Amino acid sequence: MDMDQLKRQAAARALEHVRDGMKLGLGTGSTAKHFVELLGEKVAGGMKVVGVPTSEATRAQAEACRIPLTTLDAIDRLDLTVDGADELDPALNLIKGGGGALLREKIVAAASDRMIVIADDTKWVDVLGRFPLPVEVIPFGLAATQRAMATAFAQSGVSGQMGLRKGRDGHVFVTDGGHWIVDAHLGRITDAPHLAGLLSLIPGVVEHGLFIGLASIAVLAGAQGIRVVERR
Ligand SMILES: O=C(CO)[C@H](O)[C@H](O)COP(=O)(O)O
Repeated sequence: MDMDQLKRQAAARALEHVRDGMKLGLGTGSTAKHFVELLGEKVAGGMKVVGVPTSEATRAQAEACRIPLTTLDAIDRLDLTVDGADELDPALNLIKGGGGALLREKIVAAASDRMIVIADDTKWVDVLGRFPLPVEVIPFGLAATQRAMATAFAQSGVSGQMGLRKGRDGHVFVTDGGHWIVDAHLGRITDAPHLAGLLSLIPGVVEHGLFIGLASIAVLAGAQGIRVVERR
């Protein structure tokens, strides 16, 4: 089974948690894309749900699938968000933002009663940090923000190269919110909650890709089958 089939399997298992009438956060990325597609089939079959997309890409896909959409201004809370991740650890802390949608993803996850992470099992790690940590920043004062980030990394016992993300066209990647992303190659983030707190204090940092205590369940698809992990 190839990676894409594994992602679809994880998405299909997460779909079993969706009930008629739910308000759903719709994630971003190649795994979440399967979930949106499968949800679209349910909606076509008569299921009544409403979704909040976490990116313009997901909005376009959900609209094409005819999934009714709303906004976080129009509703109070979401019942469930289903989203992918770049890495997840045994505490179900995550690195997200490889697709550049981390800001809306975190806003939506934080407004949800539950978040289910769907992934192939290569994303599972003992310690976060092998995947470069995406940090969404304001373009103004980039160098100052990066210096403050380096201090936060040192205070958290990590270090590594930082790179401004570029798009496929070679230009600086711009997020849906009009910001830039700095990818930090840290290797092993031994105290992710501590680093998350420090990064959140930096004025030029809009949001970072450490999702601490937000995921309640992970559905991991691998060659041996599906593994479901619940946060303790
Ligand atoms: O955080 C994300 C986008 O900002 C994605 O969820 C993450 O990058 C995983 O993507 P994929 O399912 O394509 O591996």
